[in-house]
Amino acid sequence: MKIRIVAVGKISTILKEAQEHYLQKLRILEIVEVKKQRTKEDEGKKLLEKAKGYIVALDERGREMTSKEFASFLQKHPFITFIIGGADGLSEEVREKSNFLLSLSKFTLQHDIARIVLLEQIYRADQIIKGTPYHRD
Ligand SMILES: C[S@@+](CC[C@H](N)C(=O)[O-])C[C@H]1O[C@@H](n2cnc3c(N)ncnc32)[C@H](O)[C@@H]1O
Repeated sequence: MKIRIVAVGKISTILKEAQEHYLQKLRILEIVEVKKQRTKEDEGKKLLEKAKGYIVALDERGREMTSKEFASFLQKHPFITFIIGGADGLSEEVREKSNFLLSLSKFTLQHDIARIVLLEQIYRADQIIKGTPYHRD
């Protein structure tokens, strides 16, 4: 299983440490950052250029799932790319070209916060797959 996160811009200083924490634990994961563009349509094209394999766009209007469902979902796809929109959100083209729209909750999250929530859920899913006590329910 290989996972790529494609996002707009560098993560803010206050969240960088959290990102590093999960990157060190998840060797199966890489983050590709594209430069902020003038419009979200241009940004969408740059994000899609970096997407590979099964494409999941993060969108509060997408489908929610439990952490266990997310773990099974990850296991089904050998290469998965998660796309996170910038401050203006995702273009229609990204929504149309993605295989799946995933919601992390009904809240609108700042895009760097969405990145950290996604990282923790990927780590949690990895622990569920490995059967460690990290996830208890
Ligand atoms: C600040 S939000 C964009 C809000 C924008 N007004 C919209 O309607 O899409 C930036 C990005 O963070 C991600 N995001 C924010 N909240 C989310 C949520 N609840 N579930 C999934 N992704 C979310 C999405 O990729 C979104 O494009």
